[in-house]
Formats: sequence, C-alpha cells, structure tokens
Amino acid sequence: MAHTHTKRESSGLLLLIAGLLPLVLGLLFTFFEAQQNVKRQQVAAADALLTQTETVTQNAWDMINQLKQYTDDKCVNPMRKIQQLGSLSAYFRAVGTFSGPNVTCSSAFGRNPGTLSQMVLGKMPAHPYDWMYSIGGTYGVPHRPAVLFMHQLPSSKGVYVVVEGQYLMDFMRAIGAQRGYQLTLRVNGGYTIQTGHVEPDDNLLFSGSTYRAESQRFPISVSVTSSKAEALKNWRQAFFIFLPLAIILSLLCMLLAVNWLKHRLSWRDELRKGIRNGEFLVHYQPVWQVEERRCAGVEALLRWQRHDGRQVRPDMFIAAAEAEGMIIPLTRHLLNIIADEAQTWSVAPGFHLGVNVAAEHIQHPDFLADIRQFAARLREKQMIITLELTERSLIHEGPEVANKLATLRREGIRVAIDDFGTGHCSLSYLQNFQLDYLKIDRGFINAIESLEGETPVLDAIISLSHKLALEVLGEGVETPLQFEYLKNHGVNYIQGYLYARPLNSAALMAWLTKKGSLPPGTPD
Ligand SMILES: Nc1nc2c(ncn2[C@@H]2O[C@H](COP(=O)(O)O[C@H]3[C@@H](O)[C@H](n4cnc5c(=O)[nH]c(N)nc54)O[C@@H]3COP(=O)(O)O)[C@@H](O)[C@H]2O)c(=O)[nH]1
Repeated sequence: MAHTHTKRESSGLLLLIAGLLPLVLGLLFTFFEAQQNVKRQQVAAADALLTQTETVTQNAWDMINQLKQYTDDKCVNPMRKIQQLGSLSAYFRAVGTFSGPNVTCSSAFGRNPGTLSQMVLGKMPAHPYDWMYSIGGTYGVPHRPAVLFMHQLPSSKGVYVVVEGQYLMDFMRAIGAQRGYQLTLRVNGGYTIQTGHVEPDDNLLFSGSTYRAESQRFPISVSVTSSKAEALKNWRQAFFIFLPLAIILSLLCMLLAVNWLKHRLSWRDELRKGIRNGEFLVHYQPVWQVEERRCAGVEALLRWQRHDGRQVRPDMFIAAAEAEGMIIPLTRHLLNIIADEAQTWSVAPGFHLGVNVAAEHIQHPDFLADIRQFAARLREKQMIITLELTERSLIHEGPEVANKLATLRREGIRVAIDDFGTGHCSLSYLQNFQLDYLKIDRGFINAIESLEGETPVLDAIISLSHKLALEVLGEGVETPLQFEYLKNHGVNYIQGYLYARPLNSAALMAWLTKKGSLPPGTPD
C-alpha cells in the first residue's frame, strides 16, 4: 500500500516536473535573452552617440584648420570673417583666436573680450598644441555644457572653437528618450555632459545596467545606463513571445510523461499478470563438456509467451522487470517452474543447472533463503546448481555479495560470471570473489575467423581463466571452426546453437536421450 502511495506521488512529481520544466527553462531563457537585448540596444545607442560626436568633432577640427590663418592677426581685418565662420556654421557657440591667456578675437564677443579662463569659467587646463575638452559652460552661456577645441602654437598664440553642447544633448535625448536611458558624454576626462536620469536599483533580479564605450579616433567616452523598467519591459516582451511555445512544450512534455508512466505501469501490470496466468516458460540450453565428451548440463532461460500467442523477447522483458522492480518475483517464479519441471527429469547426479540471477536479487535480504529453498527442492536429483551473475552484480555491495556467494558455495552451489568482458568489472573482482566458471560472451567468440588466426582479447580471457583456476565456457558457439578453436585453446565447456538451441523441458529430455553424447555439430 505504502509502495503504491509512493509510486503515485512520484508519478505526480514527474508530471509536475514535465509541466513546469519548459516554463522554468523559458523563464530563464527569456531572462537572459532580455538582458542580451537590453545590451544590444545600449550598444546601438552608444554607437550612434559616438558616431554623431565624432562627426561634430571632425567639423570642429576642420573649423580649427580654417581659423589657423588668423592666428597672427590682431583681430582687425579677420573680425568679420571670424564672426561669419562662428555664426554661419552649425554646431558652434563661438570661434576665435587667442594669444597667451587672452582671447584676442571672439565670434560672439568681438575684440579682446577677456581671458580664456573667463571664457571657460574656470582654470584652463594646460595642454600643448591641439586638444579638446568638455566643459560645463562658457562666459556667455554659463549653464549649458560645451566642448572646447584648441590649437595652440609654441608662441602661445592659437585659435579655438567652442562646440554648442545643446546639439549634443538634443541628440542624446533623442536617442535615450524612448527607452528611458541615461546617457553621458565626456571629452578628454572633462565635464560630463548628461541627459536622462535612472533611479538606482534595489532589485537584484531586474536591475539597470551601464554600457560604456570609447571612440577609436578621439578622446571621447560615452555611457548608456538602462533602467530596471527597461529590463523588465524587455523580459516581458520576450516572455510573451515565448509563452505560447512554452505552453505547447509543457503540454508535450506532460503528454510524454503520461505515456511513459502508462507504459511503465503497463509493463509492471503485464509482468504480474503474466506470472499469475502462467505465461512464462523455461527453456533449457544444453552445454557440452569438452573433456568428458558429453552434455554436462543446461542453462535455464526464461521465455514469455503471451496468452495471444505473441512472444516477448527475453532481453526486453528482463530489462523491464529489472527497471520495474519485478525481477525478484519473476526469478522466484522461474525457480519454481524449474523446480517443478526438474522433478520429471531423469539425469545423472552432477548434472549442471545454470540459472541467471539479477544483481538486485543478490542484494536482497531474502536471496540466500530463495536459493536455499530452490536447492532443497532439487536435492533428490543431486544436480549442481550454478548461479550465473553478470559483472554488474559484483560491483555494488561487493563485500556483502562476496559473503553471500561464499556461503552458498560452501553449501554446494557454484558461481559463474556471465557475459564476461561486456561489463565494467575490474579484474580484481575475479580474485576477490570466489567463482567457479567464467562464461565468455559470444561477442568474443564471433571474432574467431580461422584456427590459426589471432583473437587477442579472447585468448587473454581464456588464459586469465586458466591462471585463476576457473573453468571456462564459450557462449554462442555457432560454427565448427569456433568449436575447434575453443577446444584447441583449452575451453572446458561449449554452449551455442551448434550444439543445441534452448529447448522446453520435454524436448530437452528427448534431446538428451538422442543427442546428449554426440559432439556439437553432429547432423540430425
Ligand atoms: N536474469 C535473467 N536473465 C535471463 C533469463 N533468461 C534469459 N535471460 C537473459 O536475457 C538475455 C537474452 O536471452 P535469450 O534471448 O534467452 O538468449 C540466450 C540464448 O538463447 C542465446 N544464445 C545461446 N546460444 C546462442 C547462439 O549460438 N547464437 C546466438 N545468437 N544466441 C545464442 O544467448 C542467450 C544466453 O545468454 P546468457 O544468459 O548470457 O548465457 C540474456 O542476457 C539472458 O541472460 C532469466 O531467467 N533471468
């Protein structure tokens, strides 16, 4: 009951995860996408501002070039020309000439209006030759920023241009207004011209961010700061575009989960029903003993014949039984069938009976009891029971498994390692566990191509088995060549279609009488 309850809970959890996962992934995806989008927009805004400022800057330097011819004049003849240049050109607040600390000619204020420091409302930075600098205001327009361009000769005379900050600020506002950006522009480390305002953030998830960029041509740096609201808006847009897809994905995942659960449940139910209705059969595949030239015993292999006549492949239903926690009931059922059928057999004492045991069963507390009960039912027949384990069985709970196997071995049960070479078993396991047989997987047998040919892995496995004093069995032997090769290399047992296919109990008895002592490959 508790088991069913837990299963129901885990099914519910799976459905919940399947439904929520696409939504959560969608949230994360749109969150990062929105951040990238904000960044892309900031980069575009910063690029636009830099480009525009560079254009204005280039115009200012062109103007400086035009003004250079008036550097040495006393502002008598060029006055009109300078006034024209200053008032007719776009962007400029004033242009003029200077000599030492004094302005000699100004397009805005005429001849000798004052000093350069008075013009820029502060101390003039000491820069030689050509330089540019952003300032907070000028004598005529104290509260509006500007950018000052100076060309100064070694004689301390020179020409200047004051670019009107309003042009730049109008442009900055145009770029930033739509997205609520705060933009800054700074020339040569001077005054920071700023438009827009962004409140500082207190939200960790959605916060504003600042992108900074610099001109490659001039000492101009700009920054674009986005607000939390912009980040949220971008995320909302991305999420609503993604939402329908996320809902479809959620439904799809839930559908897949439901299907998977149904399939899973049906495997478990079907296996239970199969056991109840006696749909499982056991076939026995004979094993040839090379030295004694006779059938040494059989390996029991489970078969599932559905009531509608369909056969389910053992590798499929065994894997499903293992996945669904049904392998132990199924193996107990198998042991019961074998014990029932073996009562009718007439075999010599010492006849081998191999049974496949799953890793989960070995780790179960009832494992010893299950095997002992099985052995007790066969005691009269004096058969040798061999438990066939895969390498996987040895890896988990190693010492506990080793103890259980050692106990059973003391009671006359033998242990074989099955499908050797296909698992991930370290060779040390072969020493640590007390084993009797090593069954070489048929993949290695298939590699045999000629009697003289080299099959290095197979040869190494055979020689390893000999060194460890394990008896060795070749599985899946299908050709006389494979048989000869294995025989020549000291393999003790042969199992495969060359000798016999798996047979039901009655067919096995008939086969033993007729062919039990004929070597593999003898025609019918
Ligand atoms: N835990 C349990 N596992 C079991 C049980 N019964 C079977 N199995 C495992 O299922 C896998 C598939 O088994 P099956 O389809 O029965 O195949 C066996 C033989 O029929 C096949 N075989 C034997 N000789 C040949 C051959 O010459 N050629 C060829 N192509 N196939 C051959 O090999 C399988 C025997 O495998 P093994 O157990 O490794 O000796 C398989 O992994 C079974 O172990 C069960 O009751 N419990």
